[in-house]
Amino acid sequence: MSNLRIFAVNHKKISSLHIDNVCCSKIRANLRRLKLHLPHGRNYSSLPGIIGNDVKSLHSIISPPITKIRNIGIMAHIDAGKTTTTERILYYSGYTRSLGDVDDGDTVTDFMAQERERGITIQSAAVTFDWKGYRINLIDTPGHVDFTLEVERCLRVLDGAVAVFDASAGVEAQTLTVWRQADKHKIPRICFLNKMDKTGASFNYAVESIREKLKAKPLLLQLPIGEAKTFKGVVDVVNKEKLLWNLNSDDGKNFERKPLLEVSDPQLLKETTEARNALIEQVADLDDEFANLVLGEFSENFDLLPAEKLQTAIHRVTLAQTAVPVLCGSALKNKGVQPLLDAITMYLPSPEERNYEFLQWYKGDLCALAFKVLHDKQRGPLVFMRIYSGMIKPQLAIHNINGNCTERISRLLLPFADQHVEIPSLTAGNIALTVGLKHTATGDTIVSSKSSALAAARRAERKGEKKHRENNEAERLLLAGVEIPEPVFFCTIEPPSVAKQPDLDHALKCLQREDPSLKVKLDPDSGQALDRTLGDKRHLVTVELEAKPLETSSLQPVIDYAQSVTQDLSQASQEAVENGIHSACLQGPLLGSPIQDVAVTLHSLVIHPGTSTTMISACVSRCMQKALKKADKQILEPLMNLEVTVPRDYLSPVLADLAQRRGNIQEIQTRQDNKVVIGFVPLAEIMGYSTVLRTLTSGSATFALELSNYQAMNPQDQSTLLSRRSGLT
Ligand SMILES: Nc1nc2c(ncn2[C@@H]2O[C@H](COP(=O)(O)OP(=O)(O)OP(=O)(O)O)[C@@H](O)[C@H]2O)c(=O)[nH]1
Repeated sequence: MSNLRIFAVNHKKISSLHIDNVCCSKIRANLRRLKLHLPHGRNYSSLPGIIGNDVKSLHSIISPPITKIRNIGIMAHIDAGKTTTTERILYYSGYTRSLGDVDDGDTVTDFMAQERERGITIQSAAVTFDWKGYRINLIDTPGHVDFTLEVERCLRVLDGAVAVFDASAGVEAQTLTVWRQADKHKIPRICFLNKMDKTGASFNYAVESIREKLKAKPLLLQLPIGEAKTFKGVVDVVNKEKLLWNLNSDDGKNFERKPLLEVSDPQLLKETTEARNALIEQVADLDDEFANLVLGEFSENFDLLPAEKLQTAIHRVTLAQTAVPVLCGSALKNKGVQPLLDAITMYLPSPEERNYEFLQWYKGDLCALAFKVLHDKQRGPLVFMRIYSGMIKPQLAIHNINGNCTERISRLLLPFADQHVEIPSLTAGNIALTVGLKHTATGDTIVSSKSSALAAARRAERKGEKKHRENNEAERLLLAGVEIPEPVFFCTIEPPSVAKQPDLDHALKCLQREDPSLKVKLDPDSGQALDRTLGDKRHLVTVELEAKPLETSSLQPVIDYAQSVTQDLSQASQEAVENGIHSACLQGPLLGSPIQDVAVTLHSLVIHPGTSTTMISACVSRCMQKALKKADKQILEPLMNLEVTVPRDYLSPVLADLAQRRGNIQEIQTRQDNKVVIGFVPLAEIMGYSTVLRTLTSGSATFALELSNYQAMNPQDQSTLLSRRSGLT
């Protein structure tokens, strides 16, 4: 209750705030809820910025000006320290009251039980917090190579990103992958060289690897004071100040910021002045406006150049992605995280600084992207949305373009890891967490109504962009979607009993909404009956059909009817026949995999009066299965398109390895200092490739895989596979 009292006192002081009583009582109710659900012994401040004396924060939580919003993500190689850095960020911003520790499985963003168990971040959690009057929506992206699609999904909704590096390792393999993904989505970045306290940490080495491996231009905004065991703080190059963390304060909250002086720090001052001059020259090279300023007024003495002018120019250069600001610290040892937060607000763009082309079509109407769906036991599906334009409120009806359906948002929450605070509205630029949307799936575009979508489509059409004209109406309106690759791994699941079928269906539906790369197909039980009496009814079907190979490739069986059959075939019976053929083709006789490239001709069909369509399907399916059993068959295996980007020096071992994997190289391109190997490889040969490639190339290569098609296995491989399957070898 003490929290509520403090809130009430503060609330009296807020004269300019437009929050109605409903909202206040909702927040109070949430505070109560938050207090009751303190997870795992962690301490959470119920609503930081409200509880306490920072009244202004409450206003910014309800409706921050768009210029003060930063939608950012943290991206990195596995184990570089994203989670630890996020924890520190949340702690210093006041969202948590104690420091979480990944090694104890006790962090806010790694909230899924499985993540705790495995100690890696699988699903992104969006967290909202305030820092010095800015609202930061932070999305913790996974760093593991297997979850690249998840990273890509999150990157699309970011306006900026922090790339975290292990300062002892520099640029690692996964950083390369996510860096290229961020390039693809044109996301401005800043770099944080973490683990400066670690044995082997080297600022210069890490900076060099950013230059060499990422081909990026690092802007050194800080220099470390000490390295590895001696690391104790950083120099702010822009302001020529030293930031030292108080050794007596182990949570790193307190640190002192002092100007560098000739008397006390002559050497450090000299190095910093040199670094600042180099920085000014570097930025001037990249930004004409700044170059004019420097050459005009400050060419004689760079020391006179105000820090704000340099910061504004760095912001522009970061936005243009012609260079990346570099900072350093040690998240674990609580050093350097607050300046990182300052840099996020100072250098990364606000939503309105990003040039989202489609915004002009909506003219302020709602346009949002559902980028994540989570299922909460109590609240049902929770949909994380990035609002690009317009506003979202509880009870608002929205139109889902992808699903072509209209549904209602019941509540709007502020995402705070697994704790959420209810709020009355959210405007463009924000990340919203909505409750009540039952049909929206990850990747769907949300607008206010179908007519608003059509109006936007017309505007897009008038704009006359060729690429939009070519697509159909709905597609034109969709925000650039994440390409969902075709599935290559299949499994069959069935409930332990018929009673559990609805639960299984529900679980699969939920999973599909969360992860569109999961595709579920129903394999209808084809039944066993040919001639069967059910109750007092006799079901009898006689069918004669022929299955033969199809010349052209087709995933579905091509069905043909003899003329005598079509004469008296009803629509319902024809559907039943086709269902039967399709269902038989879903499970081939060799491995139970789907059959493709098959043509079926139905020569005769005799249906006893009163036979149900289910029985017709079952009979045709059985007949088809028998035909397939007798036919010659060939196993097809998934063939993947493979693209490996590898530095020249490592090309030979990569090619030699691919040859052993039955790889078929089509082309080798040159991209800067890298070679890009493009070809095909059977999926069976590429399992565990990321580890092998990392070893072969000292972590310098990256690769992308996607299903190309299915190709026939050679007879020897096929018989080995079949023997293995039947347990003979
Ligand atoms: N020495 C040192 N270790 C750190 C630092 N930051 C993180 N670590 C350690 O590095 C390991 C990985 O840290 P995480 O924060 O889980 O890294 P992550 O990048 O989130 O990892 P994933 O969730 O698996 O992608 C843990 O054992 C941390 O304690 C640091 O600044 N210095």
